[in-house]
Amino acid sequence: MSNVLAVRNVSKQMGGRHALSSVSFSVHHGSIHALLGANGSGKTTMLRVLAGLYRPDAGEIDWMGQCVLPWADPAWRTELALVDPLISPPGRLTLEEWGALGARMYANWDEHRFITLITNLELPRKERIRRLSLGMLTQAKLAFALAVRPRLLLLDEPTTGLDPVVRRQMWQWLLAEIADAGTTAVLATHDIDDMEQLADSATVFFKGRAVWSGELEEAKAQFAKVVVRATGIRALASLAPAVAWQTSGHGEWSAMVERDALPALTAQLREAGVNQMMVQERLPLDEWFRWLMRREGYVRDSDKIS
Ligand SMILES: Nc1ncnc2c1ncn2[C@@H]1O[C@H](COP(=O)(O)OP(=O)(O)OP(=O)(O)O)[C@@H](O)[C@H]1O
Repeated sequence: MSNVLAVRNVSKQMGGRHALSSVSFSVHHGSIHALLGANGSGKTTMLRVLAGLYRPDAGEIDWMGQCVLPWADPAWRTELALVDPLISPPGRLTLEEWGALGARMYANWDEHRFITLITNLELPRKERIRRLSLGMLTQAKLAFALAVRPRLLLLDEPTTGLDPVVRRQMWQWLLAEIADAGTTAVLATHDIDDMEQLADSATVFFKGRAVWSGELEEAKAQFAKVVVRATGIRALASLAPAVAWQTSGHGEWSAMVERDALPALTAQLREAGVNQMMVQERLPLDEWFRWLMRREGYVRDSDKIS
């Protein structure tokens, strides 16, 4: 698969802080790329830079091998759609009027599609946008984004506030769009389950840095987990090449280790007299993400990590 989008060393200060610090990642054509990370780690800023709303302080963005300057290129902006929870159309407009605006702004605007989607969602076409519920507004924004027929779809927590039925329907529409039109999507999300089902690849942000980027299949194999029943594990923890130890509180300890360091860890455990251990070589993505954050030093007291 070829890369269609390449972000190279993009930095952006927001309010005197490094919201993005030399971020690089690339996205395959027609794939869904997830942006993951703790609150305030830079995901929204990255999407807004890609959408041309923010001008980065440094770095480059390539689209199909050509360097683009999204903040300075109105033509680029008509090729993409951004769904951002904090950016909404004027509340005085009706959905129909907003659609008419879309037709003027976007070269590939698909009016039939917009009307079909909002009809299927049972959204009131003649109601002013300010009278829609939060979930209805989110649905309308997604319908609008799909009617743009974008080449690049940028989604910031796009299903927040949607009921489970509509949420599933939205994902089906988005997947169909991506499959039919070859659209590429970049999706910021905290929902690892959604991401596991939808995304092909991901970039993980921490304090404005991209601390991991790659295919999700690689992510699952990045760490291994070793579970042991043992005492004196605190002494072991300082010797073994584990990223961290964690206890369930019932005498069972688990260590997360980078896949390459697994043989060294199991050897050390055997030397220390621990002969019974369970090794899990592929981790579910939620565990992978938690361990990755732990490696970066993002821990909360409730994690109960030694
Ligand atoms: N308009 C702004 N003015 C000042 N600082 C900002 C502004 N927008 C974002 N920031 C800062 O930039 C950093 C990155 O914020 P951003 O919204 O990109 O994070 P995020 O990963 O999307 O977070 P969340 O998961 O909570 O939505 C944070 O430290 C935030 O406080």
